[in-house]
Amino acid sequence: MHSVIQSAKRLIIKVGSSLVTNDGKGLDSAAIARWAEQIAQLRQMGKEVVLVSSGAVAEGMQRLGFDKRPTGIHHLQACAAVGQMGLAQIYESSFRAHELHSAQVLLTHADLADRERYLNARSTLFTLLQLGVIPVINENDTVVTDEIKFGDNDTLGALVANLIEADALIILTDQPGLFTADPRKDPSATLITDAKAGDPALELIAGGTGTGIGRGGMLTKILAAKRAATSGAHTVIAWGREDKVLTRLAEGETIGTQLNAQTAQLTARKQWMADHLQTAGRVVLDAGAVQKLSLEGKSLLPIGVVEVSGEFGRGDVITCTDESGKAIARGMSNYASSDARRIIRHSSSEIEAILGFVEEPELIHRDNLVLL
Ligand SMILES: Nc1ncnc2c1ncn2[C@@H]1O[C@H](COP(=O)(O)OP(=O)(O)O)[C@@H](O)[C@H]1O
Ligand SMILES: N[C@@H](CCC(=O)OP(=O)(O)O)C(=O)O
Repeated sequence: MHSVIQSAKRLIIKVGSSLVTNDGKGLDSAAIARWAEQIAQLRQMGKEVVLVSSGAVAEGMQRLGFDKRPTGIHHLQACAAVGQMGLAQIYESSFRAHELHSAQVLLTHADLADRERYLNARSTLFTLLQLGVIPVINENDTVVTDEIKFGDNDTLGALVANLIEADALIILTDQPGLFTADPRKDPSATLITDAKAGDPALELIAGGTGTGIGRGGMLTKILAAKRAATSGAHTVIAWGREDKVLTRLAEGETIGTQLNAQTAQLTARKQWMADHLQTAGRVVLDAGAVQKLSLEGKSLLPIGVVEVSGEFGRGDVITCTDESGKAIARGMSNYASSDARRIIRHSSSEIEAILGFVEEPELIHRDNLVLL
């Protein structure tokens, strides 16, 4: 068996609090430098990498002199804000040592549930990747409280994997992988090397966190793998201090626990759109555009649209019909209906002059389009 990471082109790597902060003793700059070096090698192998890093609360606690996790939510938020400065600083200098730029991206689950913010975050991340930058993501703990209580960057990693259609999610933690029981409590527990993502049996063996530093434990990692699999991403859970763990995985070695997605990536996304029966609006396509979509598998450009009906926002799923009214496709619109009405029948190069901004050259990108 080869690691799924070998063929993965776009990867999310999530590192947990206890790893990043050396069990709460302060940022582990040597470990972070090793991951940065390996990520630089992954980029040279042609992979795109997004990092999701926890550790802000743990580092902030250390900096502010709290010896145990404060119970007050606003104290936790204050710790996160202080600690995030340390995280940003250390990632920036570690990646700079390999002539890579890094970017700080703070997100909440609510941002990704909102269609417009979802598309904006997606476009920004794609642009950063195209520019060769390593995005470093954490929760925006200043503006939310639920997430800090449950502290769940495993879920955030999976949401980001869905957001940018990553091929795989690597969760680095303080254990060699998923065991048949919590190895801190049951010394006879053995490592599970591979399983199906979403297998309900896995949820029964995953316990809570074993440390006072991490929050999610194994259960959130199992649920994250299930969620990542809905967009076709495989998950690997491995020990973050394993020698050259990332490059060895990328070379095909199997390390830790591999949780395999059962549905192919594009199929999963298109299935989601095909299941979206309630669409917010419709666009009528001229014969040329119908041909491009149906026979050539191309994106929908504004020039091929003759009419827009209904009210929809950027990111809403809309129906595409031919001039006789027959539905031929469904897809996610890059423009709100009010903007779409202004740019139809125009070439994409005119969008900026008409609207004053350009989201994307396509009204619906082919990856966000499903033929009926
Ligand atoms: N079945 C299991 N296999 C491995 N670890 C488990 C299992 N059940 C619970 N755990 C606990 O989950 C912990 C990892 O979760 P957590 O502390 O939240 O890490 P992180 O900070 O990396 O997210 C392990 O240290 C371990 O004690
Ligand atoms: N935003 C928080 C995330 C906490 C968290 O999810 O921790 P972990 O379970 O170690 O991934 C922080 O940076 O401290």
